[in-house]
Amino acid sequence: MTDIIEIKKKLPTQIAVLGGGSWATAIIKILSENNVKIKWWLRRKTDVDFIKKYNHNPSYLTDAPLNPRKVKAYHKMNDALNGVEYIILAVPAAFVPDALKNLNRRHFQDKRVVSAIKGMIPNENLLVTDWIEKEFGVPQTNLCVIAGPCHAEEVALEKQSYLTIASPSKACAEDFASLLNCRYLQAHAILDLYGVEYCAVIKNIIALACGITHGLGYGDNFQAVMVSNAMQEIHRFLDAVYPETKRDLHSSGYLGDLLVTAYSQFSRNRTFGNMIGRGYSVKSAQMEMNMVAEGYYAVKSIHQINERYGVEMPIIKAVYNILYEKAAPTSEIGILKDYLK
Ligand SMILES: NC(=O)C1=CN([C@@H]2O[C@H](COP(=O)(O)OP(=O)(O)OC[C@H]3O[C@@H](n4cnc5c(N)ncnc54)[C@H](O)[C@@H]3O)[C@@H](O)[C@H]2O)C=CC1
Ligand SMILES: O=C(CO)COP(=O)(O)O
Repeated sequence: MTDIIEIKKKLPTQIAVLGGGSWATAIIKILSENNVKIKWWLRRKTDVDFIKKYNHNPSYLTDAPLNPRKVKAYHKMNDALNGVEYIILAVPAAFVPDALKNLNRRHFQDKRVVSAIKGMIPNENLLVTDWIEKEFGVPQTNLCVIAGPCHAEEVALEKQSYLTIASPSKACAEDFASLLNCRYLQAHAILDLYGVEYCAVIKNIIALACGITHGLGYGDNFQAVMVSNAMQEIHRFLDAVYPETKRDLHSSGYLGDLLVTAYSQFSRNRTFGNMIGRGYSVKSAQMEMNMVAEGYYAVKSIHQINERYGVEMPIIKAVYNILYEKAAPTSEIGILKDYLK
């Protein structure tokens, strides 16, 4: 079993949250209700002005009220980063390099960086924490990720939820997890940063596959077999790329994360896949959604990384072929149908 760290402390602190989507909004709701002061950076000035006036996000989780004494919105990232102890990244991975292009090492010095992102930096094919370490020199001991099965929409409704905070530093994971625990949410800390992060990236691709098969008319029986096979696929990939003997893939930070995305009505990736299965082009599916399906970008990165490792990943291959090689969903899933057991 991966070491689970007991959470004891609760620290008053000031945190910057970068990103204006659903997950940023949900995280801000939790932290601000726990008395943490939030400096919130959003890309659009109109959104910043709206939040200052009406104290809720105009575009995502619009019903979640935000306490203006705890949450201040900023349009200039520099201002949002001033004097904070933690920086939480909640911009979809594909847009991270552009969003952070004006920052330098000084902005990250002596700060802990928490990635709430479940995606990979395209082209460089790096996990977000790897990229932050490379670009800004943040030591691994100051890095952690928020993982686990948790949709922003259910946090907004205060439905009982769980999160996994992963960092190679016990103190970093434990301190940040302690800031999240509340009436409707439990966070626990583990040490397997890269394992959790890779799993979170790959499960989005699997959810896309679930959506595609649903859109094609396959039923729950097929999906259950595909998700079981997907877990084996994730296992093989992690063993090849980042082996760790203590990892427990059955725990909620891994299997739970896959299940919620594969089955939930709220899943962006499943919704996107469903449109592809029903015959939408990638462009039209993206235009239809006001949200970002990370799996679309991630499948290219994972496919390219796996060219080095040669792990057997038929589900990833099928999704890659459909989204990037213009392969017909019916024939790709047909090939998969004969493989699965
Ligand atoms: N929504 C959720 O329940 C959860 C989301 N996450 C992760 O959180 C990260 C952020 O996703 P969500 O908050 O769900 O986003 P979302 O799908 O709710 O909203 C899309 C976000 O992308 C931003 N965006 C769109 N086009 C952009 C561009 N060209 N440049 C910069 N930003 C752009 C929008 O401003 C908005 O913040 C993702 O990595 C996602 O996987 C992780 C766990 C749960
Ligand atoms: O990672 C997530 C929930 O854990 C969000 O991604 P989806 O919206 O595709 O499920």
